[in-house]
Amino acid sequence: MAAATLARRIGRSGVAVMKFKSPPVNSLSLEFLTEFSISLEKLENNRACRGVIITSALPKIFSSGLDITEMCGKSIEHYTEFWRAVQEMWLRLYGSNMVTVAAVNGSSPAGGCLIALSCDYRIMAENPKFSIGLNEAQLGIVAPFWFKDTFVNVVGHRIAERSLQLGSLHPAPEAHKLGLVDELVPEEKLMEKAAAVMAQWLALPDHARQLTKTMMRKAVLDRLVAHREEDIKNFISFVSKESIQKSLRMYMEMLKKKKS
Ligand SMILES: CCCCCC/C=C\CC(=O)SCCNC(=O)CCNC(=O)[C@H](O)C(C)(C)COP(=O)(O)OP(=O)(O)OC[C@H]1O[C@@H](n2cnc3c(N)ncnc32)[C@H](O)[C@@H]1OP(=O)(O)O
Repeated sequence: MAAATLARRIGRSGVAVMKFKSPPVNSLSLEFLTEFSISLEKLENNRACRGVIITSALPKIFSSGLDITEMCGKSIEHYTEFWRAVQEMWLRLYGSNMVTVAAVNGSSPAGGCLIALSCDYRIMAENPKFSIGLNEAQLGIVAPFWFKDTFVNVVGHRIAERSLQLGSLHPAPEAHKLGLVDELVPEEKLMEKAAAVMAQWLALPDHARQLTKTMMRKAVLDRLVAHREEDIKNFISFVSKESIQKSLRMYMEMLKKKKS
């Protein structure tokens, strides 16, 4: 497996850098999600690690979101395993005790945006060609309640409602204006800035910061934990509909046509 890779070992600073490297576009396949969750779990259990910076090793793309091929023409068992892996990844990342900083160095639609939103702080390269957002509605699908909750917790209800209904992908400057990302910096300064932000957050005592983070996020995390099986059933029932399968196939065809 070579999907989510821990590119740099944890130094004396206690900070790990995780670089997504699953060409061509870091789509979140079952394999990718599983590896990402395992990497997070290992870091979480490593007392030497207090923070993680998440970025991409690929040019122009942070993550293209859930791997659409995992949701097309597969068995119920596969959909169950896939959706559980999506949930697991989010529960680990959003519920992490570590300081998590997303260094968004490329476009980040849908599931890719969820990863960034689940971090404590988002810094994006100031390239207007890079966009970020929960664009599910554009694919004819609906972001689950916990994607929505995560989004609302970052940008507030009104901005989230409009952006979700329209399935908007916001160019970096607009994403910054909306509060979807916290800062824009020139791409070559991204990692330097992420390290500086990390140092600022790590200057606080871990226990106070962690308890505060838990206080802010617990209700949203508990909601998925309490409804996890129901959420899987909803996903299966939704993704199994012929109309949804048709929408996903058409979207994949559109992506391929765009190239030619
Ligand atoms: C059904 C119930 C729903 C439950 C809720 C689901 C919640 C979240 C859903 C998602 O996350 S769905 C994924 C949404 N993602 C997108 O809409 C992004 C789609 N991709 C793009 O816009 C572009 O690919 C890009 C990321 C901007 C990159 O553009 P670029 O021009 O650099 O590359 P492409 O030529 O478009 O793509 C290369 C290659 O990758 C394939 N691909 C792209 N994205 C995905 C993906 N998300 N899943 C699977 N495959 C993807 C694309 O088709 C190309 O394939 P080939 O033509 O080379 O075979």
